[in-house]
Amino acid sequence: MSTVDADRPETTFPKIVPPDEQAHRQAVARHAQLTKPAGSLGRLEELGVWISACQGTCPPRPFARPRVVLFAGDHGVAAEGVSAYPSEVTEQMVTNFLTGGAAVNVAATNADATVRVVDIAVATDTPSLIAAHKVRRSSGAINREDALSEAETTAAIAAGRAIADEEIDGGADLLIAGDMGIGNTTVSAVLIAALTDTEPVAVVGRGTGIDDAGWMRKAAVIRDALRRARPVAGDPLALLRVAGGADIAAVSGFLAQAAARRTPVLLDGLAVGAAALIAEELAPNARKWWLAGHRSAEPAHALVLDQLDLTPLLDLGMRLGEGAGALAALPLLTLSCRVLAEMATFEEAGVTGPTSD
Ligand SMILES: Cc1cc2ncn([C@H]3O[C@H](COP(=O)(O)O)[C@@H](O)[C@H]3O)c2cc1C
Ligand SMILES: O=C(O)c1cccnc1
Repeated sequence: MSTVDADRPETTFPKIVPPDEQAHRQAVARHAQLTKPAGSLGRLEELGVWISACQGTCPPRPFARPRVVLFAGDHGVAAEGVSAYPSEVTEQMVTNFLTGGAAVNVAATNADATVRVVDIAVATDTPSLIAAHKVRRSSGAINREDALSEAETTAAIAAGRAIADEEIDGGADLLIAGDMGIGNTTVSAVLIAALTDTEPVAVVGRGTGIDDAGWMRKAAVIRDALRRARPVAGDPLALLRVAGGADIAAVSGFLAQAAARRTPVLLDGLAVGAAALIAEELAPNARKWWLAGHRSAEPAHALVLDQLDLTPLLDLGMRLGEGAGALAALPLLTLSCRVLAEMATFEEAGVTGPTSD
């Protein structure tokens, strides 16, 4: 059954079809024929099976165009002293992304991925080339006002969907969303607490590295924003409007649309995790198309992974955002595909298989 709502087509997703069962079975069977003790490549075997199922073919094809989209947006809460850095860093980092000097650029080069930057809600003007999907300048300070209007919420989700479509139509066969926005760990924590019914103190993290006084301020802002968010926690669109942000709304549209378009996604850290919880509400079972690249050091991220029933590939104590955690995991995903595609079978190599079955 489709969940099409004629009143809100931009935020209504088709029923998500899970990755292909037959390709999944073929990949499991192929693993048993490859020259290694059964199951000896552990989780790498599961990864290759998942990519086979996503592509509907075994062995899987090497990724032709792994693509990172960086969603940049500012947040009114940044003015409340909840981050160790000022808002202007968002715009400055956008420039850094464009000139290739950020961690995400290095991690993308390392993983043979390319990067696109989009300004969804940066507080200042950015080059028109990256501002085509801009929704507004900064989202509202969610401890005391709505982040967005209803129309902006819809526009942000539609922007994320359109960006996913543009990328998939342009040949992207593995998508990663990254975030850049000072203050966004505060907003993400509020959304995650609202959607997992968690107490404020359990979701307050250090973000960019706030000190104890900053932690207290951040905890108070999260508490106040959660008071505003809880009454609408059952309605993902209202939650984004009241206590989210345009960038996170756009990422949720992007993640849900990737699933609708049968394109696998490597998830990153906290902000993408918050968006993923929303996307799973908008498009149930979208999570079948997502793999958790890593577990962030932010406490609220574990709640996301638990709720989505995703096991992270890496746990390196990373707490950056930008899609960097997902990109750190991408070479493992590539390896898992190559194992299925390039290893010899027992028969091909003339190696004796297991003695019993
Ligand atoms: C130089 C710099 C580069 C970053 N790249 C990602 N973030 C990350 O930190 C911010 C969220 O943390 P908080 O909620 O504490 O502000 C976001 O911009 C996120 O993408 C960065 C932060 C800084 C300072
Ligand atoms: O875990 C993350 O994604 C994160 C943590 C701190 C700052 N920005 C992002």
